Amino acid sequence: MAQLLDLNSIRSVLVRLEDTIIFSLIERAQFSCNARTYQPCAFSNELPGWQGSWLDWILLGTEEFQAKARRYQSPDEYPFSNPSDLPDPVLPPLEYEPVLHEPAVTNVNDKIMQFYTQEIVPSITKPGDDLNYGSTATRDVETLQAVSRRVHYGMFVSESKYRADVDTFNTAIKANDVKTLESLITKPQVEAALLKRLERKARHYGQDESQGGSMHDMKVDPEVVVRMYKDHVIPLTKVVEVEYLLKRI
Ligand SMILES: C=C(O[C@@H]1C=C(C(=O)O)C=C[C@H]1O)C(=O)O
Repeated sequence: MAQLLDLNSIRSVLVRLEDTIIFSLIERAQFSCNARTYQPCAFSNELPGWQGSWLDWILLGTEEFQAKARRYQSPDEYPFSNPSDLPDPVLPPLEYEPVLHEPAVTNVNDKIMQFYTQEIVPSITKPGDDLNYGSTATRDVETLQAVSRRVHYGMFVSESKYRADVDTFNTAIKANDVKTLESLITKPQVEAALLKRLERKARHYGQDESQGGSMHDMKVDPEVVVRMYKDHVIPLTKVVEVEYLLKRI
């Protein structure tokens, strides 16, 4: 249990997810913006009666299948689709001691979907429509699920910090003192080091050393990746940490 909630071990998962997220953004950037993918009812001919977007439909199908494989019984996985629309697993539940305080668990995937489709996709893709709706949505699902894991891992960070200083956190929680909770969970040095590392990784990935330069279509703008974390991923992770703490006792 100690290993499970060791803050350094938890942070190493966040570092590893940086690579997953950068590479999934590079894959998505291979296709045009394909804005139709995100527009409700834009595929009403192909999907009669479906009120959501093409992406919503692909997400539901993907998550239905993954739910059968027990994905959403894992405390680090949260669906974008309505959980009541997902089937029960075909596998028996895994017996393990719960790590998170279940009543404090929160799902912010609606906010992730919003910033990803409205800001990130337009900033990493060529404008226009290349008709590659299947590939586009498949890459979107991969990216959204990686970002979701990253943001919701904030609950493990929060639980680890809580257990390390129960009295201090309980005082702030009982007073509903959000400002103090935000200050207690915020580690500016960790954030600064992360953004520097992220810029370095995004600048390096997609490089082809043998050709002496970068393969431009293999890259995403490092500034976009840094800004995504600075403006969305980190702030939303901290929202998850604080929301979790407010319901921890
Ligand atoms: C995730 C943590 O909590 C906060 C959020 C961070 C992030 O989202 O990258 C980094 C540091 C903290 O401000 C942590 O302490 O590692």
